[in-house]
Amino acid sequence: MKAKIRILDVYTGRFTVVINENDAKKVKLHPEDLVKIESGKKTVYGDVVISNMVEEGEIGLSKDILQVHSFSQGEIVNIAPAGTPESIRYIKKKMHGEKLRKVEIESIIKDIVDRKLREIEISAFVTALEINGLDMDEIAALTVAMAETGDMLDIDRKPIMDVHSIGGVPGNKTNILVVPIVAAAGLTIPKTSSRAITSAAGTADVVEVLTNVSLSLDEIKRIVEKIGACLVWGGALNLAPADDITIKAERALSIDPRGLMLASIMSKKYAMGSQYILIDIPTGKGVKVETMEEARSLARDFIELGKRLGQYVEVAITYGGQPVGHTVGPALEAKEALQTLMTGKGPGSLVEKATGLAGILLEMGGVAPAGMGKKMAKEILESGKAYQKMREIIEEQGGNPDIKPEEIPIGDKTYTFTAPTSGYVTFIDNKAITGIARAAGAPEDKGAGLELYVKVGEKVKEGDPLFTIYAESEARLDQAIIYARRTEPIRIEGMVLQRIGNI
Ligand SMILES: O=P(O)(O)OC[C@H]1O[C@H](OP(=O)(O)O)[C@H](O)[C@@H]1O
Ligand SMILES: Nc1ccnc(=O)[nH]1
Repeated sequence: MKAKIRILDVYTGRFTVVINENDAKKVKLHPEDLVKIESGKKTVYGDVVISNMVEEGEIGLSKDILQVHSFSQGEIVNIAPAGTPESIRYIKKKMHGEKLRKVEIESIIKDIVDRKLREIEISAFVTALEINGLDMDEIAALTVAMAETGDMLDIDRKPIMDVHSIGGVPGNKTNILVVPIVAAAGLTIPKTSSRAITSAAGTADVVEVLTNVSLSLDEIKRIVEKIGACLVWGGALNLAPADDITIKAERALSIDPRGLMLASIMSKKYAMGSQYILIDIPTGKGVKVETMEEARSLARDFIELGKRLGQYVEVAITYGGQPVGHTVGPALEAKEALQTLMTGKGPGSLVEKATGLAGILLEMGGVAPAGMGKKMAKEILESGKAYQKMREIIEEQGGNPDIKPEEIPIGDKTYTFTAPTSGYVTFIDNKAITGIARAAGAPEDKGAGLELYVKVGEKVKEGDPLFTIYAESEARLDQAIIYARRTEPIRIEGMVLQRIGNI
């Protein structure tokens, strides 16, 4: 059926196509069906919404489509039911625990990128991967398919370094320090980050408080060739486009299937042309990887996957048993990262992890002798060179390089929890900390989150402040307080753990 395009002033997070009720009956289309829009040689797929807000002979397009495809107001196109994508059969194969062939994985990824799969099918695919996993052949095929369905960046300034955390630990603002330290040493590090998947703030969410993270590949190339670094959101680019789509499903379920995580990370590194990659695997109770054995196995898979892609990978297994630094939530973490860069000093966990990872990269990049990288990284941080490089990154990406930590707005609705008894902090529950910050509104509300005043091993007296929750609304603050009361985010114990009497 021919139809005239009407661009709707609405974003739905999907490629939404609004069809008039009578037209829908004519072409046998129903709500949530997949519809095919043909314009010349271009074919675009969308999800059907039926409404008489559009006239017969008209179709309404959400602006999401215009972010990827160019359609003009009043353009005449052909619409028809798209039918069931072939890849659904392959998703069901994985649901039944079968191995997928390379061409089947390519079909799934292409249909995801072409928006032929709806959220329900994508969630089914992600869930199937969580339950039945992928072997190395499947992971390699998935990684290449994810990268090659998007754009690739060609940076002349070599060698190209990269760093990426598998995430999972609250407050992991580490790479916001690592990138400027490594770039200040003269190396090239075009860092892409995702938004939060299981945490309360992804690195892209945090950096967005300081500067623009949604840039084009051409802008990124210009910036990286000029200053040697960037800190951008992978989802804003047509860089492994299936990644941000599947991450939305992961975020909703707060899962990160092992095979998909490997492919998600390495597809972006492959697309950026990164040659020397350091992977951070936070390990400990309450994060994605809880044992050293699991961490070593995952490390081997990252290194093997890198070999198959022609990339040199090293892995740092890092302490993930409690939050990194003292803050959780986009604005609070940005404040802490900027403060640490400006002064060269900050929370021990943050400085130690950042200089440790940066030190490895300096050695991988050949600018620090073996074993001297961390010392060199500390010098770069303490000298202010890392802060100067961060100013360049902020300015080149469109932010204000003079931004001060105290100028960063944080939630003005606060509540502080205090120690119910004297003793020692024996455990901080990562999942509870993340849950509280998310209940407070993070990462969508940039100013939401929490600030920790204690870490494991510290002595507290009854009534001492333990943490403060920040929110941008009373309603969100109340939710976070309730969540905090239902969980035990910070455990305090004396030396007498339990008295056993004549029971
Ligand atoms: O913690 P969760 O949300 O599961 O994982 C997502 C985070 O981990 C990675 O961190 P980085 O960009 O390497 O610093 C991603 O980019 C993202 O910021
Ligand atoms: N699954 C992922 C975890 C961390 N970072 C990513 O980019 N993707």
